[in-house]
Amino acid sequence: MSALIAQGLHVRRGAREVLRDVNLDLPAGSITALLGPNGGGKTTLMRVLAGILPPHAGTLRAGDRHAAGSIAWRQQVVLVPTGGAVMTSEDARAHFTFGARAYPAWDAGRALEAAAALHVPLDRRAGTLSTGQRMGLALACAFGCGASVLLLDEPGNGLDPEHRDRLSAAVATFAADGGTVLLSSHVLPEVEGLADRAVFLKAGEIRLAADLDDLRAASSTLQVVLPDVLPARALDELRQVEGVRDLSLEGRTLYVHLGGPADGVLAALSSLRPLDVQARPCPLSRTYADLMNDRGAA
Ligand SMILES: Nc1ncnc2c1ncn2[C@@H]1O[C@H](COP(=O)(O)OP(=O)(O)OP(=O)(O)O)[C@@H](O)[C@H]1O
Repeated sequence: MSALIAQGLHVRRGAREVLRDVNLDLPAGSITALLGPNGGGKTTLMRVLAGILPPHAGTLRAGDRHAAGSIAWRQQVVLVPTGGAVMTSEDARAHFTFGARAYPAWDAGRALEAAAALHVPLDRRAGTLSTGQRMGLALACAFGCGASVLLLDEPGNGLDPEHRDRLSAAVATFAADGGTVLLSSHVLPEVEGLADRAVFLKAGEIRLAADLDDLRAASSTLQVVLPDVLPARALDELRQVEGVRDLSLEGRTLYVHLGGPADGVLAALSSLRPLDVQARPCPLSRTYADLMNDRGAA
């Protein structure tokens, strides 16, 4: 079931189109990573989904609920911007009191739980908190507000490694309870362990939206230890084998990046009498690099 569907979104900033025909489907209970280079349009997309920035074209639907931008929409689809938006002259308790008034489904227990997990001091004005503590407070409010969809814009920014782990645990629990998360990040290994889907956005266009399991299954890297250093001609021949996306050689170890089944390249390699062949799933960073450099990916 979809928690949020966007169709044909276009956004212009001045003369520039910064989102182009963006279609997005966030399944309920899923964690989707929103990935892409600086300036690719991630924050803009999140602001549109949150109902803060009206698109120039396109539609948004969240279940059978409310017009995008309405108060009811904003109570259900909540954005935590980079750095966290907090009331600098108020402490955490005042934020929670405000949350209880503004959000009909406010869950005080969940907000306090998240604040404790993220080590947010409850009695200090938000303006005096550190970057990470401020982000923790913004996240505690988001987890407490009873929204069905959370849009987290680089939520790990400013958090130390321990707090990043706690944030990941809180996000995973939110999704396991049926909540839906769209999370932008530039830290790919972290996202890889947390998200179940990824959307790659570059220059305002979605280049790929896929389940991470499907991406892992669709591409892999073979690590091949050869008895001798491979001549350049043999390397060129391997490059032509169907399914081979890229090759690199480090001494006698050959790395073959595959975008499909390994059968063809294994057959081609057999004449080289490899000493060892190991297949590893392709890391997300590789798919990211391929897509962002227009080399194509699974
Ligand atoms: N208020 C604005 N006025 C004009 N252009 C803007 C405005 N906000 C964003 N842009 C432009 O829109 C494009 C997308 O910006 P956006 O902030 O959405 O990117 P991003 O993917 O979130 O980047 P980052 O990873 O650096 O946070 C950029 O070229 C940016 O310069």
